[in-house]
Amino acid sequence: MAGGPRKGGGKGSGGKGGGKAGRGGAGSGGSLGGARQLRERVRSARGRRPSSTRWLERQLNDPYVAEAKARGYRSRAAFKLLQLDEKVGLLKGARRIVDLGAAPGGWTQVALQRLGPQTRVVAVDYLEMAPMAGATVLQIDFLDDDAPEKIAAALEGPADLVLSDMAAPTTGHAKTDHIRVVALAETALAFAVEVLAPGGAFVAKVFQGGSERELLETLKRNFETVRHVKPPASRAESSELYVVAQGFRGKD
Ligand SMILES: C[S@@+](CC[C@H](N)C(=O)[O-])C[C@H]1O[C@@H](n2cnc3c(N)ncnc32)[C@H](O)[C@@H]1O
Repeated sequence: MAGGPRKGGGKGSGGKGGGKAGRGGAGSGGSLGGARQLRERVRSARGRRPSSTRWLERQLNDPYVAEAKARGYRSRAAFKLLQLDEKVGLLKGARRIVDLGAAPGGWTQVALQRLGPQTRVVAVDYLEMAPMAGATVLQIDFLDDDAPEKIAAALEGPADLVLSDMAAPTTGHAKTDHIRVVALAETALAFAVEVLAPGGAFVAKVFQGGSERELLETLKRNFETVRHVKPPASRAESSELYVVAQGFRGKD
């Protein structure tokens, strides 16, 4: 299966803490290889909050976490970009890419792996991100007034692709979280419209079931195609999905 680990194949190691997963196939997403099949139970420990126990259990049982580790990806999020690319063809031919909300770097890794060193990736995050050969890492808050200028300077030309996987820490209040993620996507779009080359593409994380009317209207005005995609690596229980806009019509 392309686009990420396949549930249901191979034997789990059964070891604690994510034993070594086998390598997947040579395809872009690959197969599960040795990711675990036996469900790990995590006992609650003194001092560990129930939410942390649930997180740990989910990590241990997540085939994408195991496969990301096996392939040397910095995050399971890498599979989301691989799957988005497989579904709609985002990366091919892109020479300049902006990766907003890039840390720890899974998407940047995928882009550089796919496209090679002739592609310039500007990776932006307010969190520290370990350096990566071929990427320009900017540790800045994208919402700072001078962020667009700094990113454009690092790009040294029009972008072919602006990616935003930015998400503020969730509050647990769905409506507030939705508003915040849409605000980030809107700011990313305003930036994309300034830096994209005609024909370029834009991807941003949003949450299902909220008011993104304005965002969608702006996207439809500026791009030939706009669609929502939920890659299989995006957790089913999460309302996360991605808005993908292709065929930038160019600045007015
Ligand atoms: C889901 S993670 C991104 C994972 C990444 N795509 C990967 O493949 O490893 C979301 C990131 O958005 C970043 N972020 C959120 N708001 C931001 C902002 N205003 N400026 C810069 N980064 C931001 C967070 O720090 C976080 O690292």
